Amino acid sequence: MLPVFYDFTNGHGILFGNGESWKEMRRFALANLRDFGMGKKVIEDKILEEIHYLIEVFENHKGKAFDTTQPLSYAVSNIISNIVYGSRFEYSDPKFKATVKRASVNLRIAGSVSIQLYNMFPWLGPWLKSRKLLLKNIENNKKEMRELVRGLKETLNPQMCRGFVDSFLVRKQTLEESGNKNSHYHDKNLISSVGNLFSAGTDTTGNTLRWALMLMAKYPLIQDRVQEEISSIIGSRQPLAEDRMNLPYTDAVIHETQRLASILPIAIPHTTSRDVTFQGYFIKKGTLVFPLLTSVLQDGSEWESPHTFNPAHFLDEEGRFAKRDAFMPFSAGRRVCLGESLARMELFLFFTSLLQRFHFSPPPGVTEDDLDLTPAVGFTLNPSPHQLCAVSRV
Ligand code: HEM
Repeated sequence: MLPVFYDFTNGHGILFGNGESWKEMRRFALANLRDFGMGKKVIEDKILEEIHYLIEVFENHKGKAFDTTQPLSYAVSNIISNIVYGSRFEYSDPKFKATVKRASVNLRIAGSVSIQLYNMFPWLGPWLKSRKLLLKNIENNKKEMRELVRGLKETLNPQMCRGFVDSFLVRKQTLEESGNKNSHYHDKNLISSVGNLFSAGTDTTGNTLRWALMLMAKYPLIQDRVQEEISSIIGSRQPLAEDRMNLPYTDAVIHETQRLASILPIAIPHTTSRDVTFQGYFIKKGTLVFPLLTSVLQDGSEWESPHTFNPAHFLDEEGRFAKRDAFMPFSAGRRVCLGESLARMELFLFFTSLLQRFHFSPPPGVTEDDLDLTPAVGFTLNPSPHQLCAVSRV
């Protein structure tokens, strides 16, 4: 299936690319993410390093209520930054802050009613202010990316690739030197792929973590159980990826957060690239297909209490972690999320480290019941604006 891409993406890169270009970019990005340690120790160390910066920000609030959105976005954006550029940014860096902000505003606009209408009636384009802002933000973020890529080009050492961009530039150079001037390794695909990795990997992971912390504040008994498990199995040392198998309750809570939050309810719309017959239904080439992930993640015939936060969905009778086939927040098939193993590692390490260190509660004067689980509408379903208190446990 081809992804449906809106005119503001230009159809390049991994996320919204298609055909041979997408295939090559996806293969290359996956190989690189693996080379740079996706799901392995290298990236685990980068995540652990980032957790220290994040904890410092949370501690600076000294238990007073604050919005977790920004620090979580900066932390997860820095993980992508390490993979893509080979370095992280300071949370106070004004260019970094502006880039993260523009990306998050764009995801909100991309899911807005006016852009949905525009996708159906493109002639509305010139009259839509939100589309203008979207395009302006994309252009400004591309400008930032081009500047960073230029810096990496100037200091490129083919023997020592720092990240995805270096590998891409080396491949481009090698192909050009061998006389291949028409490869998929051109600047447009580089910038689109870098942008795709940031937009696909930041808001998704950051907002899942926001949901998780909010759910802990809303359900303090569940939070207590997570913290008891972390205390008894890990104690005060840094949680590691290998601890997951010994923390079935914590793992179940993370899975249940993803199931209930269902942050990409319609995944990414695709169109069929040829006529297909699927489960007896004939689907014509070019038909728009929405893989409705929520219909599976909250299917009444699959889940005991589909609309309730119930970590027991992922536990067997002995309290061991139980996999469920209907758990597919990363979608499935050829276009399955490219960053799944990275995201799973990030969610586990950030969540356990934060829960080990802090107790999360609603701000004074706000009850647990007041914490509203109605999502804010956007390209991803995020928690509605809220604040939490992170009270140090050490
Ligand atoms: C909780 C975190 C995440 C969730 C729930 C999530 C979910 C998804 C979903 C549902 C899709 C669409 C699949 C489809 O088209 O059917 C997708 C695609 C994608 N994701 Fe993720 N994702 C997450 C994190 C990440 C991260 C950290 C990265 C960064 C490496 C990433 C990179 C991508 C890319 C590049 C695609 C497009 C793949 C393609 O079309 O070939 N995602 N993701």
